[in-house]
Amino acid sequence: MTASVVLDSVNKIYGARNPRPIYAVRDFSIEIAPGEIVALLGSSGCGKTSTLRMIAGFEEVTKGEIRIGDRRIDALAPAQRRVAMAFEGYSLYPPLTLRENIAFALKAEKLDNAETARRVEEIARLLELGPYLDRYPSTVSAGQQQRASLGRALVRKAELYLLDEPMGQLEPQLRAVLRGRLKRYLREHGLTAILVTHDQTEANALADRIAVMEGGVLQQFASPAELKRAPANLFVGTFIGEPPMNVYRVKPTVADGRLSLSAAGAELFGYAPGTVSDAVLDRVRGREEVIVGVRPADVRVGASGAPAEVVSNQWIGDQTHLESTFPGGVIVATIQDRFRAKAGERIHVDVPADRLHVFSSEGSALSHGRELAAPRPAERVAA
Ligand SMILES: Nc1ncnc2c1ncn2[C@@H]1O[C@H](COP(=O)(O)OP(=O)(O)OP(=O)(O)O)[C@@H](O)[C@H]1O
Repeated sequence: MTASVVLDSVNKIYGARNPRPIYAVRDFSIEIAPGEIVALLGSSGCGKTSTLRMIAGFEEVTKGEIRIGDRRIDALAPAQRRVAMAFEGYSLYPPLTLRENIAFALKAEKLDNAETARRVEEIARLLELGPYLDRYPSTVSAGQQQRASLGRALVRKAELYLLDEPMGQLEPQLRAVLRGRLKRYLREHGLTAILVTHDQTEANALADRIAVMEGGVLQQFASPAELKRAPANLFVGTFIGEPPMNVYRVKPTVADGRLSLSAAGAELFGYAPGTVSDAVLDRVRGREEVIVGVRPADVRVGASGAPAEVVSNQWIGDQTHLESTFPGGVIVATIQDRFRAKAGERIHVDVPADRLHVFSSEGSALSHGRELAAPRPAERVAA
């Protein structure tokens, strides 16, 4: 029932023979394990829908290979691929009720009426569609149509489920509930699924691994936690996480084991000898410039660190969003408690060494968080 999926150097060029072809997907390669839930995440136009449509068979693969289990599928007709897809644009049959639309997807399985009815009811319960099953698509809301489209995909038996922005039209509360149920359903049935979304909350909540895309190119394929802990490059670092990572171009100076990160002659962050590992000092030593990334939750506001001035301070019900200026420019901090400081007030900001992300001046990752901190004495001995 479940299958692995391989995309091997998949490319999509629209209008390859036109004077200005559009390179939508470039050498995209991933391997998905049976039963794994993967999200394709990226901003509008990054190529995620083209990728999904190539897997479904609605777009031709310009170059590359797609395999489900041990079958190569990229040259097969959509119906032969054993793939079920829920469309962002719903594509329900207008003359059929939602119940008939969902049941229609089961036609090929040649089930008896009772089993068809049972499967439709099960999916309708999962997606809270019960009360609308006997209505026509034109008489229900966009969110209800979207859920019916999702139901039509999930009710089928397939080797792979493709979900294109499956919850885009739902209100936040229902979205959160259905996300949980959808994940449980996919898990319980051991289904392999690829989901397209531009919403990182959705990707984080549903996916085992996320493929972050930009400009048709895969930037990183990793678990939600790994994307946060060790972004492969500056794009992933700033794209993942809310509010976004603070970013500064700095000059690193290493003197007597002390690391100083400065901009325009002023020190933004300084680390005493022994607080940064030798490996990291070696990686930054001698570079004219590196880029440091600091997540807002990792900024410490207190008595030590760089001098800063509060620009705005907002309590958003469960945390404080504090925006300040300091020698690096603007720094945004999130603080779990209520932090009382008015605009114009002077504070200090600091970032522990084990929270800093360092990228080369071209944006590739040099080191992250924990590896920045020096090993503790016991670990040194063990090493
Ligand atoms: N049928 C098409 N013909 C020509 N260009 C296309 C076609 N479909 C998509 N494109 C282009 O290919 C690129 C990738 O589009 P795609 O729809 O795959 O991105 P996306 O990440 O899914 O965006 P969105 O979230 O807005 O749907 C874009 O530049 C888009 O304009």
